[in-house]
Amino acid sequence: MMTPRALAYHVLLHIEQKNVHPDKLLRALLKNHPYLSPADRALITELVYGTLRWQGRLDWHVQKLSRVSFEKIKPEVRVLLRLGLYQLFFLNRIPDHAAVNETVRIARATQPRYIVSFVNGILREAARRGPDEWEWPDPEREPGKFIAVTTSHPLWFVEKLAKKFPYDEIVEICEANNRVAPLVFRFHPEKVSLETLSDWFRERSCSVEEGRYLRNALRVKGLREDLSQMEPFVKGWIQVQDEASQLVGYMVYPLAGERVLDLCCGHGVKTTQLAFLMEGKGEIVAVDSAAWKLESLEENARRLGVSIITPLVSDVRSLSADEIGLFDRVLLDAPCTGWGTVRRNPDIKWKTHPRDPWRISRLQWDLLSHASLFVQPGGTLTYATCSIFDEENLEVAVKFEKSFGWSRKIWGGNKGIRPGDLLPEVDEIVRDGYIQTFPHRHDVDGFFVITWERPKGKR
Ligand SMILES: C[S@@+](CC[C@H](N)C(=O)[O-])C[C@H]1O[C@@H](n2cnc3c(N)ncnc32)[C@H](O)[C@@H]1O
Repeated sequence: MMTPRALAYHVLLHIEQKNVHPDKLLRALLKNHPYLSPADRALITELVYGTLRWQGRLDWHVQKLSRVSFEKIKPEVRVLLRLGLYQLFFLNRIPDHAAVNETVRIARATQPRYIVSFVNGILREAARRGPDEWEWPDPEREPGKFIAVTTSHPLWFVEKLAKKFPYDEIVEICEANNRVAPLVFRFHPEKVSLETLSDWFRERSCSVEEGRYLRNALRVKGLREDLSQMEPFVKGWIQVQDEASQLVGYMVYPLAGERVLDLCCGHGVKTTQLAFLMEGKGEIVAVDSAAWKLESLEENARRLGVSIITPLVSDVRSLSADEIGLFDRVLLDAPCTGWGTVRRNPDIKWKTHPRDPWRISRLQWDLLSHASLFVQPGGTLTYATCSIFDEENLEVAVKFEKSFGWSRKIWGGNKGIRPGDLLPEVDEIVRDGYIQTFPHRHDVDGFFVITWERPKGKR
């Protein structure tokens, strides 16, 4: 039977070698090892996410300790060193000798002897050194590198931010990216009250906070059990959805009885939210190119008791209005770099190429201009990303406005009135007719959302 540390090692190695999503991998692993205790499950999750979060800084330590150049250290060994160093530097409850010995034990089981002694040597030296014995980049001479290394971010990201934000705010952005985000739920007040739900989580030793911007959001910390087996989830009272993501639904703000097109619907987190806003009346066509995601959308819809969704597997660009008709509301929740969700997906830091925001903006533009074909005259089109980069957000939006001339509408254009489910604080994140959130300013994921109305009688 593998130890939690050995299991974490295998997950991290898989992520290092292949482009796989940590959450998906962890879920599969925990499902395949039902004997693991809740404490072991929590430790594996912490080791995987913590090591990914601090990877850049841990690699800096390796570079300072290794006589072999970092590029020449093979992936298996890099992962072992990161795992050991993460426990040494970030997990106070694990004694140094345990962090070193347990990592060396994995090395012994998987690597030749000379590697075992290399790993052993580096970890022992790291454990021996005091905090003042490390040499960091000089903050005066190389401020970007200093932030990148100490906050564990790629240098290109810090340099990109420097074109737009002052030094102190760059530090805040990077520090916020390293904080563990709360688990946020959308709950359905017709099924469960805020009080009942809060008590339910408190009874399981979780800390609970109300939404910052939404009445129907609950922020939970400290949940150690598998959510998918729990009563509020199984009974369809809740859906995991960050508050910023929920705001997308309110920017679409469909009414009961309308025809809605959800493009790039994925697992249907927003699709089912739209169905609730429509009080279960009307029609939603939900499109994604990944068939397996639509299967999970259907499962989700069943769990939540939603029956107005028609899933459609297709590339958005090959759909035609002759085939699916026109809609009152069209949402394009575009594929993006995901840099607004780094708190939850720290692997994004290391798998994004500096040119990716620009590359993906070309796809976003193609999808957005195609999405416009499905909007009824007088209907609305909403464009959303979970990125914080202008290339993917305002630049795509402004290009659309220059080409199409449609005007911006807040909250789906329903007379511009703030929907009742939104708290007044939400006004602070509405700017120039669109919404942009940042983890360091709003403590929600970073999202960009904009809605336009198609003029009546004109394309
Ligand atoms: C940001 S995610 C969507 C998240 C989803 N709306 C939700 O709320 O859970 C983007 C989605 O776009 C899909 N996608 C990417 N390119 C596509 C294309 N050309 N046509 C259709 N779907 C696409 C991906 O499979 C992915 O599910």
